[in-house]
Amino acid sequence: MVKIILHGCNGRMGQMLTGLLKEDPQAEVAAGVDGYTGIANDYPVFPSIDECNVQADVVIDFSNAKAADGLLDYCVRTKTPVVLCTTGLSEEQLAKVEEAAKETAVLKSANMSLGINLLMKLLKEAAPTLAAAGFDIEIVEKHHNQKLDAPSGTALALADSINEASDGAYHYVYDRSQERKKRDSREIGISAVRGGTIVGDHDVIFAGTDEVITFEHRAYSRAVFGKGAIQAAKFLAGKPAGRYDMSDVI
Ligand SMILES: NC(=O)C1=CN([C@@H]2O[C@H](COP(=O)(O)OP(=O)(O)OC[C@H]3O[C@@H](n4cnc5c(N)ncnc54)[C@H](OP(=O)(O)O)[C@@H]3O)[C@@H](O)[C@H]2O)C=CC1
Ligand SMILES: O=C(O)C1=N[C@H](C(=O)O)C[C@H](O)C1
Repeated sequence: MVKIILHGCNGRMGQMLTGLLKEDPQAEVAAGVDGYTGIANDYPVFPSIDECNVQADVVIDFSNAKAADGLLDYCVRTKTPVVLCTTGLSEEQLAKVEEAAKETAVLKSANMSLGINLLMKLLKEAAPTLAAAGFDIEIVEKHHNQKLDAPSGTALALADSINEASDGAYHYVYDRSQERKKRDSREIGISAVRGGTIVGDHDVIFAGTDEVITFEHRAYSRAVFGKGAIQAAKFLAGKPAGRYDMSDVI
């Protein structure tokens, strides 16, 4: 039985995982951590990771970027593997993730769904051919009105996949409101829409002369992220220190 600490257990994703893990015969929640205590869970909940005195095989984190430093310190100190799903980390925090991975197993992924992780592979194959044929690349993401970070971590990861396959040729443009010039061919435009309860939509648009190819991904339920995170946690439990991602799992 894989024992899991849910970091951010009372949020939207934390509660999705709580439900999924109740039905899972191979994994269980050993403890939760969340500042919000208004939910009665059937596991102990601590207000911060430093106050958590329960040992586990792995932490799954869907919380807040502000919580990342404390969580990484805890995982390094206790040598607990961690599945990091929170988005919006700063450059300094991303560097800290790399440092932490020297001491414990860290799997970081902006999107735990099978569809987005497969799309990243497809983009690596398609983008160089389409770019050579002069197609412009734009990414549009849409999320619910409670989301804190923009653009989404997934939109950035999709852009990074294209860029990696193109020897880093692209730069990212998030706002054209001040521009008085045409787009250049080496930019990836990234636009964010926020509204209602949209779970997570991502469109990668390749716009060429007289033809457009759009890769679309629609998440209709947070279950797709939750299932991926549990699969990742089972994979990561007991793994040596190092940096892992969803391509190691799927
Ligand atoms: N990788 C992926 O596949 C996915 C990633 N995400 C990312 O996961 C994160 C959480 O998303 P979501 O569940 O929708 O957000 P929510 O705001 O619904 O939940 C986050 C929870 O974390 C709690 N929290 C805040 N600070 C801490 C802390 N220091 N320690 C422990 N818990 C804390 C919040 O409590 P309080 O309300 O009191 O602040 C809240 O209950 C976001 O960054 C989101 O982008 C989301 C979906 C999929
Ligand atoms: O905040 C969310 O909800 C989501 N965040 C992730 C992101 O920023 O990419 C993944 C998913 O799209 C949902």
